[in-house]
Amino acid sequence: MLHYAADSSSFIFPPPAAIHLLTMAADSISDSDSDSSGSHISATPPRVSHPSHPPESTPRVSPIPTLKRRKLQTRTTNSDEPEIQKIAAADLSNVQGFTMKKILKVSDSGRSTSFSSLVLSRCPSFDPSSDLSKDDVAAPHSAVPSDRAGNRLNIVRLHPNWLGPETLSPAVPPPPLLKRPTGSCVGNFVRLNINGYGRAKTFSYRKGKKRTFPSHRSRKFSRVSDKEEGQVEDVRWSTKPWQSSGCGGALVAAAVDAARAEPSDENMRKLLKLTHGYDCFREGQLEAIKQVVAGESTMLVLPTGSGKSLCYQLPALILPGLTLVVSPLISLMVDQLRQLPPAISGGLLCSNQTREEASEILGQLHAGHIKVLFVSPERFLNSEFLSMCKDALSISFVAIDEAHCISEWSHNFRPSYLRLRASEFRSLLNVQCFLAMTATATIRTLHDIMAALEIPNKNLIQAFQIRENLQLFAETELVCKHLCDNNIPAKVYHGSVPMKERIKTLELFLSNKIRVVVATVAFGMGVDKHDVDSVFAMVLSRTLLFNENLLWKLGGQGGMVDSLIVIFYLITQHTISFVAFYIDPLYYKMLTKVACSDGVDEYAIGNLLSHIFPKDLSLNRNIYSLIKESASCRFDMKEESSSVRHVLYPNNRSNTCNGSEKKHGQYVFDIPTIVNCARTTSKDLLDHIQNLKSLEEVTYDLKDPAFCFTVVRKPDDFFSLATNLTTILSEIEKCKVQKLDEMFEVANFTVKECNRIDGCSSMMHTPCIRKKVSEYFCKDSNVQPNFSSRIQNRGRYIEIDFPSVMKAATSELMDFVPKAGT
Ligand SMILES: Nc1ncnc2c1ncn2[C@@H]1O[C@H](COP(=O)(O)OP(=O)(O)OP(=O)(O)O)[C@@H](O)[C@H]1O
Repeated sequence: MLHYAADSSSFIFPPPAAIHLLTMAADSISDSDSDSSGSHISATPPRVSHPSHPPESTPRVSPIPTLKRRKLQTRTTNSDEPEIQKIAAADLSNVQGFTMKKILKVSDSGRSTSFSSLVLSRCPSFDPSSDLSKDDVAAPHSAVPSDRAGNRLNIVRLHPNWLGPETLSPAVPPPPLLKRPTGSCVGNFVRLNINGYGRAKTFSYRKGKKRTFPSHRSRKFSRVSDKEEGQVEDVRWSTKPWQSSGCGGALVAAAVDAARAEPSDENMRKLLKLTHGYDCFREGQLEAIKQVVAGESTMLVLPTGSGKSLCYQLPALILPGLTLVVSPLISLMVDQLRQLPPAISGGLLCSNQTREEASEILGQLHAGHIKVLFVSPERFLNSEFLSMCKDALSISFVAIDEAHCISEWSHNFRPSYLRLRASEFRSLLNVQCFLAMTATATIRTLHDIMAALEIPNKNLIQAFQIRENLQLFAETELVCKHLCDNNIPAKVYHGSVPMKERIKTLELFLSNKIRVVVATVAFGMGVDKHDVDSVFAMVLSRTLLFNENLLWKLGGQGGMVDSLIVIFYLITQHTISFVAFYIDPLYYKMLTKVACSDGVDEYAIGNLLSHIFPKDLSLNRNIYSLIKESASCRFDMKEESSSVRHVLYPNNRSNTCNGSEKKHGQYVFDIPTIVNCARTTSKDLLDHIQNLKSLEEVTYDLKDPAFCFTVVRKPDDFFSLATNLTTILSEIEKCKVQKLDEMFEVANFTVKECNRIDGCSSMMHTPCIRKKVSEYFCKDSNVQPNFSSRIQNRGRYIEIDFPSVMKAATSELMDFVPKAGT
């Protein structure tokens, strides 16, 4: 029986003899402005009894009394309260406003009674990190709704409040039903929606295409929503089967055999022609392919769009086993999967797949039907996936896309990439060969990547090219409002815009329904639109490497060196017609401060540690959770600075969970609470809910990104632990500040110190900027970057304040973009 105290919004999940589901109206749901766009609905953690008040998030006394306390963190403490519950309760308190609407009794399916026995039969060493991993935040998966030819294959319009299709594959024998892979799509909260719509059924495959048939319940919705602008589309591109085209297939097979027997240039070229239709390799490709085929780990640095994918595609075809491609974003994976040539079968595993979809992929992997598998770095937390790879699959090599994410010195460091280490891969997967690929990396970044993957120096292949376009990003809201006020329809796109709205904006932009998007770097990765003629960059960047990929993808211009010298430019018909550099020392100071504020002091760390390890903590292997957003407020650590993550997951076994949308009539509970009360595992809990879903009793969403953890050992010495962690975090902070300094140095030199002997003039500083950028990239190295000569060097360089930059940029934009109705 499920207890629910309506006034306190808390419940206790019972031993699972019979399960009652509550539907509630969540009156107090508020919109989230976070990436996850998850609502703020939450339920309470396990309580001793039924509390009559909403749970309080009471902080504890720091175990480090001598540390200086921050003003912001001054709180009352209550050391009498059971500490463990407070951890779990910390962020689960905002459920006021629910009203109970009805209680449904779900028929006991037999599975529900087996909850306890399931637990007992499970491995007691349950690792929450493997179960509660986030596969990717990322760019909206609808970012690439069509392939380059404009085909919109295998795209299913879904009801936005609905997860998990009942996928059937009449053309492919159903794979053995495998367990839901741990780590896939597990949120901290599950929201059951008893009134949810049914989900479209996707049937696959007939001649490589999927057809979508709306389920009975969703038919009505689909008809309506088809006309909705910006409807979220779910790209059902989880596999791309090998397409043998008669004797063409036989020719490819023969060419593969030949290249395998003798990996000569000639054989490689023949294979390239047959599989991709190209006559010759581009710079760096052949060398990289031959190295990988020879089993040598390789570091490949080629500019964006130069054909890095080919360097894993051909070896994948030639080598006998499976190739794993690690990619940071789902949209990138989808794009890469789509671009595999017909001769190479591919699949992807990502967090937003359902159990059926993941099972289908796993079945195909077992059957050897997949040659290239795209996965996120978080997938390597998934013990089931790892043991399957090790025991049942032979992996030829692992290709790591956007490998710069490994390095804290890179422009796009991702903690989850830190676990991509040769030693780990060797022991976990029996893999010896790695191909690291990136378009941009400084010497320091390269060093980090090659060290992590144990790539010998001689195996570095680098066709260096710095593009010179310059980019800023803007105070988007302001600019957008200004444009709209002046009759130019525009939308903003930045990290604080809820994901659903971002997806909608992206779709409108990609389908040319809106012409202006005022965006930050959040718009960058994963966007592939080739008919953008004009890009206005209007803000300062924090690093020389700032999002080089963006402008390349938007119209093939390439972007580079936005900076503290701020660059403001206009590209028309692929020609830069206006460039202005501005320098703003005040803004530099501001950015430096922001970078510093990413760090945390020892007191904050101590505060967090005292919550993780309360005095009366018993090592009971319970799962606790800290919702990211509230954790960062509570401990005064910026969410994006990853500090909490570093503390909780010193080995960077980070976990976050997917967000969800605001809906009424739903029942919300947190996974750790139920798991702990029922002494089960989150996997079994989710299996159970899936089961209910398959009985069409519920639909559910996962929401509220959270850090989930179990405490395996108490630290012996809080002081030294806090000190060590602080040191690590301040190193990261130092990197950021140093990058800013480098940036400012270039800016300052350009504007104030350039002696104008290298072709610079009072208003023209491209030569000296090039020189500085080369120096930046080539520190400690003899590599000389090539510069393309696309830029029309017209511009002016003056020292000016940032508001003026914005004003100037905005008025340029206003002149350029036609107003609505004109
Ligand atoms: N040898 C070649 N000859 C002609 N075109 C090629 C060759 N190799 C790759 N291409 C094409 O170049 C385009 C870009 O390739 P790809 O997407 O692999 O680039 P990339 O370096 O991975 O880019 P990114 O950094 O954006 O991921 C693709 O359309 C690909 O088919």
